[in-house]
Order: sequence, then C-alpha cells, then structure tokens
Amino acid sequence: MMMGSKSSENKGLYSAFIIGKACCKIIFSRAVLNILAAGTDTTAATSVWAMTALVKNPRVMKKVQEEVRNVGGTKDFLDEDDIQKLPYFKAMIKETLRLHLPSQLLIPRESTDECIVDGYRIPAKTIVYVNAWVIQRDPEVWKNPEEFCPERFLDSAIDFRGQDFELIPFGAGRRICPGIPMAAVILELVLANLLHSFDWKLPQGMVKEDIDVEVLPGITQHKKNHLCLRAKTRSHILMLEGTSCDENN
Ligand code: HEM
Repeated sequence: MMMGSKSSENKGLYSAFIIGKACCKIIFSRAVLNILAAGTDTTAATSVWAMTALVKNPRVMKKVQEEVRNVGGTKDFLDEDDIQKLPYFKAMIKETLRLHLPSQLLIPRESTDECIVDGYRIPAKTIVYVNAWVIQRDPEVWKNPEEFCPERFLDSAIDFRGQDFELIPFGAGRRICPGIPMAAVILELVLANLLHSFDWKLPQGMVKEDIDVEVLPGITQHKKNHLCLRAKTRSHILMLEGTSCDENN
C-alpha cells in the first residue's frame, strides 16, 4: 500500500499516502476508518457483554468484585499494574470473549493446497470461513460450554492470542487481529474500574432472567436490547439512564 515516490521517503506513513494522487488520501482515510471501526465497535460490544454476563451471574460478579476491590482498596483508579494482580478478573474477560466474541466468523481464507480436514476434502483455492463462535462452544472441548464460568481458565494456559485454536476471538495466523494488546488494555481498564467503583443493580422490578442475550445482526455482534443498570457507589446511587431505559426506572 505504500506509494512509491522519492519525495515521500523518510516522511512517515501519512506522507507516503498523501503525496501523489488523490486516491492515496482516500486509501489512507479508509485505512484509518477501518482501524477505528475494528477497534472501537468490538471493544465496546465486549464490555457490554461482560457486564451482561456478570449481572446474569451474581456469583461471578461477587467473586470478581471482591478480587478487584481487595487489590484496588481505596484507590480512585486501577491502573495496568493493579490489573496484573487480578487472575480471576482476567479469567472473566477470557470467558466473556469465549461466549460473546464480537466477530463470530473470522476473515475468509483461501486454501493454498488441497487438504483433508476431519475427513472432508478441501480443494486448493477454496474460500474457507472459520466459525469461531461454534469452536468456542464445542462440547467436545469445553465442559458445560454454555455456562459462564471463568474458573475454567484459572488453572489453564489457554489464551486468546492465536496459539490455542479452541479460543480464537481475535483470530489466528497471518490475519490475526493486530489490535489485541490495545483491546486487552481497554477491556481491562474499563471493566476493572467499573467493577471497583460501583455496585451494579438491575432496574426496579427486573430480575436477572429478564436480561436477554439477543444479538443484533451485523459484522460485530452487539447486544440487541440495551443493557440498563443502576450504578451504586458506596455513598450514593447514581442513576445511569439511557432513553430506552426510562420505562424501567
Ligand atoms: C475485543 C476487541 C477485539 C476483537 C474481539 C477483535 C477481533 C478481531 C478478529 C476476529 C479479526 C479477524 C482475525 C482473523 O480473521 O484471523 C480482527 C481483525 C482486525 N482487527 Fe480486531 N478485534 C478487537 C479489537 C481491535 C482493536 C482495538 C483494533 C485496532 C486498534 C483492531 C484492529 C483490527 C484490524 C485492523 C483487523 C484486520 C486485520 C487484517 O485484515 O489482517 N481490532 N479483529
């Protein structure tokens, strides 16, 4: 994608794109937009799914909050160093990405050579779709796959960085998500601080069974219906209201 122009040499990526033809600007802006879309939508959706899973599983919510608060103590803000001391919290994020991965299908691949997968012959040059959602709920791999149970990762080396093919919310191989470090830091900081600073209650009259896990159609799997919760600090209750929550409050 780098544009060949002597004057663009050593002037950085942006110069390489804009010097020359107008279409280079378009390519550059599309590339930036792609990164923004790929990065913001997915992390936002995953944060909502994590909170959804936690309010639906009060046992996990209690356990993860205890861990976060033991480490956070009276601090106002948990930083990246604090988060390294939170094994259960990190396991909770893995479990969220196992059950509620934002991209269910990975980027399509083309097979280079003929091969046999599980008895099926895949000719060369076949477009192959990898369904990570199905892999991550495979009962032959995961015990009680539908259950939200971070404990499964506590004594396990399985990670989401593309080496363990049973957990591939960021994909694997050459086209693996390049945003993993950024996504991990954002998810950890956002969720740890939400759990540290607030208790999360359902709107009056609602029980956890009322919270659905329906998904909006689209490339990124967003929760279809807004997650509406009351955030309660130690000293007072902050009502977090969205327009769609009004009827519940
Ligand atoms: C929870 C957060 C995220 C999830 C679950 C996620 C997931 C994915 C997946 C599944 C792919 C396709 C990988 C494959 O087919 O092997 C992908 C690609 C990509 N992701 Fe992410 N992503 C996340 C956050 C981010 C962030 C924060 C950025 C950038 C700041 C980012 C940038 C990209 C880009 C540019 C690609 C395309 C890579 C290519 O075409 O080769 N993603 N992501």
